[in-house]
Amino acid sequence: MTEQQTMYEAIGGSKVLDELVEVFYAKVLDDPLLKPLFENFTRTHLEHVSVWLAEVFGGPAGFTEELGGHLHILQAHHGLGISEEQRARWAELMKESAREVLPADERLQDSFGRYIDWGTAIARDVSQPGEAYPESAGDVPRRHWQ
Ligand code: HEM
Repeated sequence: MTEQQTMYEAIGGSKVLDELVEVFYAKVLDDPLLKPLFENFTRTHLEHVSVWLAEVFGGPAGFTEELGGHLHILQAHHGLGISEEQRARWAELMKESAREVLPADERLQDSFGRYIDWGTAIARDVSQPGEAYPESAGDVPRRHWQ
């Protein structure tokens, strides 16, 4: 694993991310704390999370080009009322899934985990009652080994 390589490449690309979200959502839908949030869950949602992660980690820009970009993901979480406990559980299950599915490279796992901590806090914040509906956003954030 080199500095030049994107995290997307180090992860093994979209097929590995598809597998990651499969493993992750099986855990989410089996979790009493998270299940109520995902009442209207669809498989489309699952595919979108994989496309999002691919773009964030330096792969194809599918979320920007086809799925509404950064603004859409903010809007998707608006009004969900995600509690800190639910955020932390989501992050814990995602990191657990990463340990099961992604390469067992410490630096990759750490960088991935830091993104998850950061991203879940944004999802929680935008979901709070009283938050204005997002009307604009910057580009999809790109993460590179941090
Ligand atoms: C890094 C953090 C996160 C990422 C990358 C992420 C990604 C996504 C994506 C891509 C969508 C689908 C948007 C669409 O195309 O419609 C979505 C929807 C959703 N997210 Fe997140 N999310 C994150 C954090 C969270 C957290 C912490 C929670 C709750 C604990 C959460 C709950 C939901 C729910 C309930 C939906 C709607 C699902 C449905 O009914 O289909 N997300 N998220």
